Amino acid sequence: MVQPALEMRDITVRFGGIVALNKVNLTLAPGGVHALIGPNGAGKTTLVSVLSGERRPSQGRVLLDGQDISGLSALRRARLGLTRTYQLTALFQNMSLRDNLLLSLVARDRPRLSLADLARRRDPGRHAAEVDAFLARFALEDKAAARPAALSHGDRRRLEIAMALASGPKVLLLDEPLAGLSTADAEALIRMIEEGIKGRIPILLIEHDMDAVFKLADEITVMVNGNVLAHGRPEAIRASAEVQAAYLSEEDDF
Ligand SMILES: Nc1ncnc2c1ncn2[C@@H]1O[C@H](COP(=O)(O)OP(=O)(O)OP(=O)(O)O)[C@@H](O)[C@H]1O
Repeated sequence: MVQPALEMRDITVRFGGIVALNKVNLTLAPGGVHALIGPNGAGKTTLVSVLSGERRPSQGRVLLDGQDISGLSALRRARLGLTRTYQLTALFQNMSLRDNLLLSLVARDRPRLSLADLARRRDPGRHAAEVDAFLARFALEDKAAARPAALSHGDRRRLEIAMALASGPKVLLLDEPLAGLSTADAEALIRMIEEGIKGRIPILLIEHDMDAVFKLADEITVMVNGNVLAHGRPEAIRASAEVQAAYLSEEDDF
């Protein structure tokens, strides 16, 4: 069997009397897109926080490339390449897009440096071609000299994902990447994920936009009230009477 890129085994999280995650198992195949869906309160955000290391589970283990990372901090996990996009919204507001991207590339090459050291050590010449390629791939070429504050919502989201990718992740956790985007921006981002990331870097996708989920996912896990209700290929999930009954009736656009 191929070793999973990321694995959670028997994860349980309790908040007082609430069981937010109940012995949840989830596996991310190398290069695949695994979508996690479920109604409000299902436990999706809690699950992502457990993976990223921001929340300690009451029970269970997390493995990255077969290595048990359950005891590691969020920072250590990020350095190992477990990348949650919103962490990278720590964009440098006084730097251009080009310099922000450059920092991600330096961080990839020197994962142990502090942010201040990264900023000092950036060498525009060395990574120029790579920065240009990222700018082009995410349709940000004409904004290269702009500061993050000048960007539209869609541009900003694409920059965050470009920076996550530039940092050389082993696994990407995309937590509602399409939230708040216009239809055109969402379609553009779906295309970029499909063409630029899918198949190369494993993605855990949490997303309410079901069109995007069915377009991008290789496998889907459906959660309800902290439990995994179903897991399988998109066609099987769409056809499942159990999923229809428990979840789909709540989501008009499924
Ligand atoms: N810090 C907390 N303290 C107490 N209960 C919490 C906390 N965080 C989450 N919960 C509870 O845990 C359960 C799972 O919440 P979670 O936010 O993970 O769900 P979700 O699937 O991400 O929902 P949404 O789609 O609304 O973001 C819910 O019952 C929620 O009320």
